[in-house]
Amino acid sequence: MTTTASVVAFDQVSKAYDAVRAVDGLTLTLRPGQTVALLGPNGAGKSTTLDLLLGLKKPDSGTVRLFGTSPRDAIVAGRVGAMLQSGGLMDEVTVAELVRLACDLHPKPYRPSEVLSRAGIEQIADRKVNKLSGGQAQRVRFALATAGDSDLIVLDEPTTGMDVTTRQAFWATMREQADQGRTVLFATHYLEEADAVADRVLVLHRGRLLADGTAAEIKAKAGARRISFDLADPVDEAVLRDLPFLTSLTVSGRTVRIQSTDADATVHALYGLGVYPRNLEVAGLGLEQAFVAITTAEEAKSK
Ligand SMILES: Nc1ncnc2c1ncn2[C@@H]1O[C@H](COP(=O)(O)OP(=O)(O)OP(=O)(O)O)[C@@H](O)[C@H]1O
Repeated sequence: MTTTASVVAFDQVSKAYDAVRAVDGLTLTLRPGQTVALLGPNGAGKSTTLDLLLGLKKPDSGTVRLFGTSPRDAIVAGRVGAMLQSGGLMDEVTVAELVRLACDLHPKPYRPSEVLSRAGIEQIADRKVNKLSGGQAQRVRFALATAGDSDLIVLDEPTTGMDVTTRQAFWATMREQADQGRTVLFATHYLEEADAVADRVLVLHRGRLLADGTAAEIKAKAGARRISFDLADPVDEAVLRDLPFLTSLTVSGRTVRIQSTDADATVHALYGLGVYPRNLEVAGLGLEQAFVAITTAEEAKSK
């Protein structure tokens, strides 16, 4: 490969639907072996980004390269496996027949029995595809995405409809795929999943990349910590609202929850006011709160 192993390269890619800029000047490189989560609120442009990546949509401007070639050439060469949200499954065939077909079509196929077992769908192999539950259909889509030895696996909200156990098994399999050097890119609304699984997190907002880093870096970027405590005596909420470095405050009964960009200074000021917190806890933001902080700050800026 000429481009030191760039798996995906977006260069200034834009795509609009009439007035809506779904993807807006996106520049991005993915490397082998990375597990990458694509996060963003509804309408952020995640599915459009994946469609552009897979060559299902053409950019209005900019270029998309997979393994140094066009998406189409990379797909024809069997380098990409994809599981899309909308991916319809043929109705009147069995799971086994569908998996066999996917293996037949893949330039570097695995054995169908292997694919069925990896996706955990051997027990439903003889069932008609239109008789599956939502979670079972998701597993079948996953089997189709891993029917052959692809270098890049693209998943659009893969675990929607899966129960907890299935979800864990699914991610264990995905980790194995990444450990073998494959790149896994997935769009998700489950932030705890991204936190647990991804070694790189991309936050998309209105078609632009707002944050790109490890989950820990994204949390640090949000730059806030959570403080919670109980009040021994009632305190006027306005007094708390004036605490320094506060980014949010909720008071329910005697319990106070604060987000602050400098927790030490906020707690210090609290004592300074003569408020003695009980059950004081200071913690970092979870990825979910960091995501909300980053995207709402951006919303506020664009107003
Ligand atoms: N075919 C289309 N025609 C017109 N507008 C579209 C089309 N597809 C997407 N859009 C718009 O482009 C924007 C990005 O949509 P996209 O589906 O890529 O977002 P998303 O991040 O995947 O959203 P979600 O989390 O809701 O799945 C949205 O404003 C959407 O309404």
